[in-house]
Amino acid sequence: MGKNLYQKVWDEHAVGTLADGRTQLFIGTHLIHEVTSPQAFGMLRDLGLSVKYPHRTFATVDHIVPTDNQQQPFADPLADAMITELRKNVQEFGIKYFDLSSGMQGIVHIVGPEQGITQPGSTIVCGDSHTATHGAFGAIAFGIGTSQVRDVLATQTVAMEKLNVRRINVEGKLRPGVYAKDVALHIIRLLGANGGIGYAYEYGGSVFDSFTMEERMTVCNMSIEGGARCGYVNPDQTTYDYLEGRPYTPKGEGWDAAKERWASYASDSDAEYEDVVNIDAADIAPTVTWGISPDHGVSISESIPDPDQAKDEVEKSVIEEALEYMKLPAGTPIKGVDVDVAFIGSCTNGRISDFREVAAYLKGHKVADGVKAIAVPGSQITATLCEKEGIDQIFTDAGFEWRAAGCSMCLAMNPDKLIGDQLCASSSNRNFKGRQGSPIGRTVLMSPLMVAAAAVTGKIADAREVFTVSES
Ligand SMILES: CC(C)[C@H](C(=O)O)[C@@H](O)C(=O)O
Ligand code: SF4
Repeated sequence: MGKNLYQKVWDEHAVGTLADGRTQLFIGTHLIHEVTSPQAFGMLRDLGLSVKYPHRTFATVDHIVPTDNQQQPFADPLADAMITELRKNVQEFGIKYFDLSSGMQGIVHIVGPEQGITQPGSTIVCGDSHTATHGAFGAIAFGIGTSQVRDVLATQTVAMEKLNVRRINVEGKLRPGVYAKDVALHIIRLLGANGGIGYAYEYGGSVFDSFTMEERMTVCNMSIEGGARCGYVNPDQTTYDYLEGRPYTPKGEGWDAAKERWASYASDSDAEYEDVVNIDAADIAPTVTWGISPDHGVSISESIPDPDQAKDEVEKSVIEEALEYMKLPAGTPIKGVDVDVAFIGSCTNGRISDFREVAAYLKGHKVADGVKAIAVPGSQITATLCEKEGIDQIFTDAGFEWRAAGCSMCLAMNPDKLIGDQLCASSSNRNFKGRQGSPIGRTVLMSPLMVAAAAVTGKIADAREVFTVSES
């Protein structure tokens, strides 16, 4: 019987069994950011310990950076203290840091792949739940808590329980106007926000085979929204083509050897899975959320659920609570709901391909009166590429604010926040209550092109109708 990638990578990195039965897993790459690392470094110091393998740790700053005025000191003294603390820690422990002045700063899950730090067959952790993004490269990548960040800094290992693996096949061809984000939202709607608990998701099938790395990252990114601790795609030629020539990937003879080794991690054709789910690509529509959990999704042509049509009392109260918060009328079409803010960015959809795709359609359109639209590249490299290609100009001509790289309004740990009960069409990954900075702010998740359609019409709209979306 063959093994799947998760089993292979796990077996190779398991270095011990702890008294409580958990596995001590060796961590190939540790990514850190300013939010979850300061206390970990503090604990390390308190224990008189040092960083075991500083060259396996990489830092960037993303959550708290303002995306307009980045002059220090930042207006928010807490944010300023956090970036100062990160700088102090990386300096003291000799850790590579992509600072604001590096030209390579950005959201940690965008920086790792861009630099070629994210590689197949490795174990990657970060004190951040969206670490699953890196699984797109065929790595076991998962988020950890601050005390585990301390453990990894001190020992380069973490205590873990082995997950089951669910293979999710998406077969066929996506319809025009249907994007990786829709695939992610569709999977989560189908399996539930808790459906993946205890699982690693292995994504495959013809849709993933033909996806770019950036599309694979979008889906892997949202594994956690489906309850899965990690998600991955097996490495293939697309993976190697993306990684070739990046700063941290092997060069020359080392490159060929690396490719051969990476390929060996891909799941065997006779690998077994604890569960298999098959999805027909043709069933996936442009999807948007209507509620306060990422599995509250409907296709753009559907209506907001009606609690009176719920299948049981539990579902009824879930719908009632969500609609009360979202201030949306039950049973009416989601299309046409008024939008106040449009946000394109985040580690889900803040990559170069996202901005290129939107720019291709946005030209000649204008953001609707009364809508605040912001475009936030996920990294400085993304921003520079967009600026070279004139993409920033297309966005600003349309009436978007073009910002500097960071997490921005995805989580609003920076000045980019919703005000009051503003409703935001957002390309990010979470629509929890208060997620975007206002305790009563409302988030509707969708693909970047759908956000652009919402921006130009001032309503939740079908991008295929707003723009002429053709077969890609
Ligand atoms: C701040 C950080 C710990 C958090 C996470 O773990 O994901 C954030 O990135 C988020 O998206 O909610
Ligand atoms: S962009 Fe959003 S989801 Fe991604 S790391 Fe930042 S806050 Fe978390």
